Amino acid sequence: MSDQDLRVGLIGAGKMGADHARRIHERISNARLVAVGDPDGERAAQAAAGTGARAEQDPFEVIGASDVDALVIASPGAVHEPLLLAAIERGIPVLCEKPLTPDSKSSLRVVEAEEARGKHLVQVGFMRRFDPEYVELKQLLGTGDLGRALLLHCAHRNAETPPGFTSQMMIYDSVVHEFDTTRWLLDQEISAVSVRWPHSSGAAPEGLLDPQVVTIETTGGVLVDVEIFVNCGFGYQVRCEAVGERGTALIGASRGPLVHQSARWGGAVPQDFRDRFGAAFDQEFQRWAHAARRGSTDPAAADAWDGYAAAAACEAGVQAQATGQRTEVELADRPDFYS
Ligand SMILES: NC(=O)c1ccc[n+]([C@@H]2O[C@H](COP(=O)([O-])OP(=O)(O)OC[C@H]3O[C@@H](n4cnc5c(N)ncnc54)[C@H](O)[C@@H]3O)[C@@H](O)[C@H]2O)c1
Ligand SMILES: O[C@H]1[C@H](O)[C@@H](O)[C@H](O)[C@@H](O)[C@H]1O
Repeated sequence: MSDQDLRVGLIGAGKMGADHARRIHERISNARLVAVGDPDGERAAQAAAGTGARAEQDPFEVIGASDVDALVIASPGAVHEPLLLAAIERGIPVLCEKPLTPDSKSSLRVVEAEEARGKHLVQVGFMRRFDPEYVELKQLLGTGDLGRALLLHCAHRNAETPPGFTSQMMIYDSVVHEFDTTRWLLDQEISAVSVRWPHSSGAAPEGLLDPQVVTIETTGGVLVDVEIFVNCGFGYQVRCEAVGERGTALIGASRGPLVHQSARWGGAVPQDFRDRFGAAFDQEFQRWAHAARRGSTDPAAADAWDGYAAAAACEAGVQAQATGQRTEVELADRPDFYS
């Protein structure tokens, strides 16, 4: 710990926030946690315990505190907007967990507030941009060795859903990651979204359309299919196969050692995102801390505009799900500030 450390305030001390509190305390250099804010004071205290940070029940106390240089937001997406606007007004860098906000109008308000402040302060926690396999796939697509990209086949599987998880959330809470990775991998915008589904799995809670198949069209003519299956039972799996004119590349197929034992062979399947993307979260946080110490954001991360574009795609996806129709994505003009 040094006087030069970035002093971080954390908002939201649930599953993700508690994990980020440990991450900052144990693994991120040149950063230290100084305050944790959560209306659930007990959770705030639990996440702060052993880190040297204080616990607050009012998140705005954390944002306004003079000893907080930068902010991590890990509260539910529905409450991100006022927290982001307060941090932008104070002029401190923010790493906001996905989604930026749950709808495009509120995301655009965040974009406009940041542009008006005239400084890049917000980055969105699309951690796949820091996953070594995704980074390699993006580099491979960039070399042109696979030829022009034609298709992406994606599978996004969670072992099970928490109570209250809805069919719409499968789009704006889960497929939001594929909307971001599609834009990032291909450097193209999303033009339209369609959603279909088979009969639901017997393991899905009553009323949940699980699995679903989301088809994404891009402005460059690439077609992306995403299987989103959030009660697959066996674990956490995120795969992506890129098909180009001259070859294919698959990531997320398997991890860890392939074990042969007792007349069987196999390996372990991660059980959740903390396991599968732990290294990506660490990298995302370390790079953010370095940038935030300079009062800035990491150019490798998703910015507020990326958060807005993903929110607009989610909106089209939720509408496509409700109407059964292919739905075009409506995007505002991208300000020069984000080019
Ligand atoms: N990048 C990823 O893979 C990933 C994974 C999981 C969750 N997330 C995101 O992280 C965020 C939190 O998700 P979670 O699973 O930890 O949720 P959670 O429900 O476990 O925790 C949310 C916490 O926020 C607190 N909270 C509620 N209202 C608040 C407010 N106004 N201000 C401050 N705190 C408030 C709650 O009391 C709770 O402790 C969400 O945006 C979610 O989408 C991202
Ligand atoms: O909030 C979580 C998180 O974003 C995970 O990375 C994703 O796999 C889940 O589907 C989603 O519910």
